[in-house]
Amino acid sequence: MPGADDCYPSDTLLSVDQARARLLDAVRPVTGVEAVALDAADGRVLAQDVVAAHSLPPFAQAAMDGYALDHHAVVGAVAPVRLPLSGRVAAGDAPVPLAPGTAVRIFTGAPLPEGADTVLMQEDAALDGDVLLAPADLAPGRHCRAVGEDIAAGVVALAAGRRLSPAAVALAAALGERTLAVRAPLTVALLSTGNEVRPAGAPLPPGAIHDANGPLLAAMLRRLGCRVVRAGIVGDNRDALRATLSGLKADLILSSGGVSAGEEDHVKAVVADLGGIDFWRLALKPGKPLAFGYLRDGHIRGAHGGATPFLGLPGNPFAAFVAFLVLGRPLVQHLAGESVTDPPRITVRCGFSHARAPGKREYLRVVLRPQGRETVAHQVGAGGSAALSSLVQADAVAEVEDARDGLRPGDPLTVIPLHGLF
Ligand SMILES: Nc1nc2c(c(=O)[nH]1)N[C@H]1C(S)=C(S)[C@@H](COP(=O)(O)OP(=O)(O)OC[C@H]3O[C@@H](n4cnc5c(N)ncnc54)[C@H](O)[C@@H]3O)O[C@H]1N2
Ligand code: MOO
Repeated sequence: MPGADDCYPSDTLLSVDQARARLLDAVRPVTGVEAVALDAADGRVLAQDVVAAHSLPPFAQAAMDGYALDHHAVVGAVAPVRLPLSGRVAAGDAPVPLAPGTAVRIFTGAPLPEGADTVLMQEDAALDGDVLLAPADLAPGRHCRAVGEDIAAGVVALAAGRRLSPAAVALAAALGERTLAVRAPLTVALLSTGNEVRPAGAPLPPGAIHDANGPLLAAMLRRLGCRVVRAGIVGDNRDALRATLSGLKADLILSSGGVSAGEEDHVKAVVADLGGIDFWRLALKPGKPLAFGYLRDGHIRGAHGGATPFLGLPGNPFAAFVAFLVLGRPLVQHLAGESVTDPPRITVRCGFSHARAPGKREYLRVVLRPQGRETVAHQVGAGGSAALSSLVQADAVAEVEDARDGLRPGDPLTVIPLHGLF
């Protein structure tokens, strides 16, 4: 990262896609690897591939309670075939091979005896004493699970870089893993800037506001598995900013506020001084005044040639949210050793008008409502990027592509659902 351009011509706005590519190119995973028990693995990032030590299922088994038989015994028959019952196999048993011309009672999960390949579900079975009357039209393999039909031995069942879900933990367990190699959490130092910003609960003198961005960003970082170090609130003062920034030890430093062009916006200048600015300002609305750079010295945790990445988000809470969504999230994922994933997007109908000029990627807060067979997005609340209540209300953010002009009701609209994301 050191050595990158310290600045970008002020009249050139990077697109979100360019900025994202540049930022991912500038950093590499920094976190170490540790082993955790399966019960502690949910939500962690897998550091090594999990290769299936055996197949799943490991043996051919019945998928229903019923009777196991060899379908060859009924192939071509025109009437039910009489198959005497020669045994009983429950889950956990080790069966003997099937005697030719017979069937066995079997239960779900029990191994199929050698020679049996089909299960007749008990609801469909007719018995004459100890003799099964097997229908002539039995499909071979019916109600059986084949060896390896879920996972074949030797394949990569879970790839390094994926964030483990309850289902992924279950798959690792089924494959016999006891512990998993996962990435250590990313440590992110977080600060809010602004003379007007006060911590939660503090009295508000005239002109002051409570810090909303600190809790917002801390919560989003924690959802990405980060360890958050709160570096507090720093006033619009270069010396104070310099003192705070140069005392931080983290894998990433994230700030909000103070990155636009005013005389009270010092973040960019101090970061340029302590390291460098790679890019500043994006073709993004809201979120244009965003700075990405690095800090040198004193922050070395094996990161980028002695530099710690720095992301300065805008002060308006919705702008900070959007900037974190489009750049902070992939940056955190990449640094933490996680494969960078795009949040799921869906296409819905636009239910509102929105005037705009092409050139910037824009995000709007929307609620999603069913209408007939379609889902329609309606814009919520005040559109201003300082407003928080409309972000709370929103089910999704609409993503308006850079080149698009205004939106009209009925237009197709791409949205990113927020549920489960942030
Ligand atoms: N002349 C210009 N003025 C502004 C520009 C511009 O390009 N030229 N950009 C505007 C845009 S867009 C945004 S966004 C803001 C962002 O500026 P900063 O990142 O420097 O943020 P601040 O000025 O410090 O604060 C903006 C706004 O957000 C409030 N804020 C700040 N921190 C917090 C916090 N932790 N919790 C809640 N709210 C916070 C702050 O009080 C301001 O109201 O600049 C525009 N101006
Ligand atoms: O883009 Mo600012 O980021 O409008 O709020």
